[in-house]
Amino acid sequence: MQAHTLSSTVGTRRYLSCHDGGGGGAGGGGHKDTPLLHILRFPSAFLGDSLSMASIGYPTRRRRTATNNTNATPPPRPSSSNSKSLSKSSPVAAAASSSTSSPQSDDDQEGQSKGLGPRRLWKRFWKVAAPYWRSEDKTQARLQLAAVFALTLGTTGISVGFNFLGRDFYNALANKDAEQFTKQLLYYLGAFAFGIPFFVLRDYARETLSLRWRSWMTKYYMERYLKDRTFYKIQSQSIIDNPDQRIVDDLSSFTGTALSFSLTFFNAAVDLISFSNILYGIYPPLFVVLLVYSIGGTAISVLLGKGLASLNFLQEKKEADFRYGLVRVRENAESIAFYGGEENELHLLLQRFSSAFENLTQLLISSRNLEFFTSGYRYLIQILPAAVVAPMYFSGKIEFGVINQSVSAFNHILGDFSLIVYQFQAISAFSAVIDRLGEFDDILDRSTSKYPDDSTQHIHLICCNVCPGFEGNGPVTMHKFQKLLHIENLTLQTPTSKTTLIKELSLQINCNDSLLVTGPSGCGKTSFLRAIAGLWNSGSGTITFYVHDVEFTQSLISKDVTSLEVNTAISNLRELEETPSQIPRGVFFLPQRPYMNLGTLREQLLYPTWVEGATPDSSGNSSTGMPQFLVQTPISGDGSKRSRMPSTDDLVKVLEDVRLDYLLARFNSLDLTYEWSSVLSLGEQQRLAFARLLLSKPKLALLDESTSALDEDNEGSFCTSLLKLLASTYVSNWSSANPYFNHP
Ligand SMILES: Nc1ncnc2c1ncn2[C@@H]1O[C@H](COP(=O)(O)OP(=O)(O)OP(=O)(O)O)[C@@H](O)[C@H]1O
Repeated sequence: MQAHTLSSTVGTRRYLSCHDGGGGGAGGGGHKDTPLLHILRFPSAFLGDSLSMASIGYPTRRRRTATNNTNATPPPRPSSSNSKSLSKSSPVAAAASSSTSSPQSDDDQEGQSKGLGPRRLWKRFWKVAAPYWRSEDKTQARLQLAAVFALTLGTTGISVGFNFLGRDFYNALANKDAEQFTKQLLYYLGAFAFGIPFFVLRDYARETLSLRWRSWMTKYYMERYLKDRTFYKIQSQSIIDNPDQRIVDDLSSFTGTALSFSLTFFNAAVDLISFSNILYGIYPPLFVVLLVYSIGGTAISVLLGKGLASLNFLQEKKEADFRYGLVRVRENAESIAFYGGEENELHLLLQRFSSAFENLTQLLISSRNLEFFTSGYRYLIQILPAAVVAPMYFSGKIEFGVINQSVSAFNHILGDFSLIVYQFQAISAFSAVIDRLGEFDDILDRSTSKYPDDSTQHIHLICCNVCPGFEGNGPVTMHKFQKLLHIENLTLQTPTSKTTLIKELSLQINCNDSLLVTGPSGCGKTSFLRAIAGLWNSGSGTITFYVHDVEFTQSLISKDVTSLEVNTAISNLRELEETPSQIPRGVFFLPQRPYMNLGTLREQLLYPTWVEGATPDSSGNSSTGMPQFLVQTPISGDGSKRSRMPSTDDLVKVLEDVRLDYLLARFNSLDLTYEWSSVLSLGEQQRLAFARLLLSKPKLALLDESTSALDEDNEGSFCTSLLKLLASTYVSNWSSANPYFNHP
């Protein structure tokens, strides 16, 4: 396919009719070579007299459809078979297909969950648990853990003490020795007063450590989730289900359960050593009975409860799906109300709830069957030790108190040996949590790889920190030559179905250029911007930004310099960053759907260039006792280089510029929080988004039909103000039906 050049000049009206023909050609089959997507370059204003246009390719699938003389259809959503074939090449997709994702069937997930053997489970547990104990908080964490273990040891010692006190207490009771009884009673009460605080403090220390661990992990996971646009990849490719639930619920139960299990196992080991001595000393055959009983019990409970882990895994997912359904109703309340879609929503929600209900019913049945066994197992031990040692008591070999002591020791040791029986439900629920978090962790790790589809074919995105284009030694005016964006041989494909949207496009955008991309719905206009933003990289070619060092460029623009001077000045700054993980500085994207964050009007305006009130407290430890690691650090790492935050006056001025000053009167302040996407009209939200652009003063702005909800007056005024106010460069997408272009 040839590289297209920006050449043919057409008037607006002519351009539209040509374009209409192109749209028809896609479906009609008669205009195979009619471009579907057009790029228009125009010098200083959106409505210039002459426009230059170039085609940038044909969606391959559409062309094939046209040949078949059927209606063009958009590429289908990735089916499960698609994801399977992808898994061979894409680590992220491989992680997805080897595990769970929203579109995957529950059977797939069940199979995957059942296949997780103890070794893999342990590996996943270790991978998820270990980072905190090696983190910057490790000293504090290890000290607290040591304290928890020390307190646990203390409580075991106290339990052994209680065991002996109990023996003497019941001996005094059986011997009807009132004086000894009173003495033992006082000892007992004293031991309670001394011992109980150990138990309470152990639990408190464990909970505090668990909270600290959870806080660290929450930040660790959120940072990775929001880094390198992982959240976007996960969502747009449906890689796993409910990442939010994994961050909120799974992390909380992981840290809490991991700590309590470690302590339970530690406690069991210490208990076992302490009480085995006692029990063996009383009557060795009792010890053998205990061993047979506990090993047999464990084997039977593993057999009865083997399906619980996968049922728990599915339950977590189904509950999260149901909750997500409710959140969507809340978020889209107005659209649903307009459609009158309550019936459908209720049907969908009930479907999700029924699915959770059915799985929970299965879970309850499995638990009930297990419970039949564990209850019997638990009640039998109340009489078993007494039945074994009773003949010794009757023959006078042991005192009555020893029966009580052996029952207590037996209970302790059996509890230690029977951890799996007693904790089977908790262990299976915990293994589901480990599985879900491990899977999430793998995906977060893999998504940091620059080209997750592992192919040599990908679009190179380069951020260049210099202003190239100076030739010769004569005086030059910098801005005339400033190249901002250079696209070379860009071929773009959709990430999953690999449909080609653009073929071998080359173009260059200089300072003060403006570029308009038009085409029918679904032909790839937004995808073109996605490629420029680095969100999609399937295909080939190179996209280079030259706008990174805005301040440096500005300082040179202000004076006439020779290219030699410039080149000398910039030689030290020359720096290429391949595949930047963030939108390069000086570049501003306005997406098709305006996004209002959860904050005040001020925060809406400052978004995303500045973060209101996010200046880290240098000491780290705030008055609320928040640990140092919870203080926000910029993910992009360039927070310190942001330009001065606009003052309130600047914000008021920009609200006037976008004709939203009446919002101040309506809401009385810039600092009140509302659900902005509900209280502002779509056009108002688009104007607010425009205000962000004006405040941020980018060198290059990329707009994706971002004024589609505005009236013509506002739309025209904004386009002009963009050029006047900022003297910037724009790339914009418009659907061919945009009424703005119907005007002569
Ligand atoms: N995540 C995705 N995976 C696969 N294909 C996708 C994905 N997102 C969009 N597509 C497909 O890519 C094609 C181009 O989509 P794009 O959003 O770029 O269209 P557009 O020209 O901007 O349309 P519109 O004018 O309606 O906004 C469409 O056929 C769309 O269905």
